Amino acid sequence: MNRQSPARLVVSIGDPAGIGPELIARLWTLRHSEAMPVFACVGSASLLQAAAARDGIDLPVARIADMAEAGGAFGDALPVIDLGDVPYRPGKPDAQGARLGLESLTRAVALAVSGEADGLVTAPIAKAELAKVGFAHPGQTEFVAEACGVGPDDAVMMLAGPSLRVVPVTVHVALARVPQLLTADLIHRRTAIAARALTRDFGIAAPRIAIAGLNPHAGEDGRMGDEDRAIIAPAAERLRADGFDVRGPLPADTMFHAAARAKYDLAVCMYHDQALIPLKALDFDQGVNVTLGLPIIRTSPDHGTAFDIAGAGQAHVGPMLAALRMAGECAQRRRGDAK
Ligand SMILES: NC(=O)C1=CN([C@@H]2O[C@H](COP(=O)(O)OP(=O)(O)OC[C@H]3O[C@@H](n4cnc5c(N)ncnc54)[C@H](O)[C@@H]3O)[C@@H](O)[C@H]2O)C=CC1
Ligand SMILES: NCC(=O)COP(=O)(O)O
Repeated sequence: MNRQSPARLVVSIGDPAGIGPELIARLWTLRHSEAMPVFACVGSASLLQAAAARDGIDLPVARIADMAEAGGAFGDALPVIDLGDVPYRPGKPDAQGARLGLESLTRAVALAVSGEADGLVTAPIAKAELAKVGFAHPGQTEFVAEACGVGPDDAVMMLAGPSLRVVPVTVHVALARVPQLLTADLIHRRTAIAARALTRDFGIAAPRIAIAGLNPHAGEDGRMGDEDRAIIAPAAERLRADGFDVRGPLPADTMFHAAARAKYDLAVCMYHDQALIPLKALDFDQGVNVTLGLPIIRTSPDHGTAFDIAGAGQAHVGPMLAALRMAGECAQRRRGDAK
């Protein structure tokens, strides 16, 4: 591969009844006005065209056999690795669409793992719809990790926007299970992986990390729960001993205002909503979900399938554009390192 050429990314179509197809079409129309890497979509060419037409876009597609053809086609048409015709039914998820989403994800991941693509951007899937067609993973993160030969604890979800970066230590689990799942080892492991990835993929030489407590006021010396001092504090201490710039456990309610955010590069949070609520409140229109700790680059928008607005021309392209750009930048940084 020519290391000077722009990054070449593969995009999975997501759930075709969601906003993924219209956003992918819209992204391609922005290729000249917005700085973006070359990308190809794995999905249904006819469905992408139907979604685009609904959005007022006359979308030319170039059916390609492999990623090597993407760069040559991209200027004039959206390069598509075509998985066949599937009807476009916005807002109406069904098994046929879920199977297309799963096949697209599987093929796109394989292209990234083989190195034919420099990075992977996944459009949103609906976990419940995929589960109905046999998808056994909690989310795309774990699926991609397994395809890369990386254990689920070592693939770290980070949500990143212009105002904030957050890592949830526990992710898609019931809130009631969080205290049982939180261990000092898990917090240490995920924080260390995230810190190294911030250096490797984001160019932050010595990331400043804030670790949130679990309980109100970070437990207030055990009066409001013991996990903060019994589990989180020892993890933070070990991280500091390993040389990481770590503070915490901090009371979560006061660590997301502007002055507090200025003091760290990453907030490590104990559960999904502790991390994702501030991120989406601040940066919903530009938020990116990126998987750290993988041999490949993988990003996704922060939002989901948005079945309620699919096909209505209301979906903001910002998060998909940010996900594409971030994947391109991380891929370029890795290629630079590999020289
Ligand atoms: N990257 C991924 O694959 C993700 C997938 N999901 C999945 O998506 C499904 C739906 O999840 P929800 O909680 O309803 O979240 P959602 O993000 O799909 O929708 C929440 C609200 O935000 C709006 N919205 C979302 N994206 C938007 C955009 N680009 N522009 C304008 N408005 C937008 C929707 O219309 C809805 O009102 C679930 O099955 C979930 O598992 C959720 C988050 C990320
Ligand atoms: N809340 C983030 C989300 O649902 C994305 O999960 P994944 O499918 O990227 O693992």
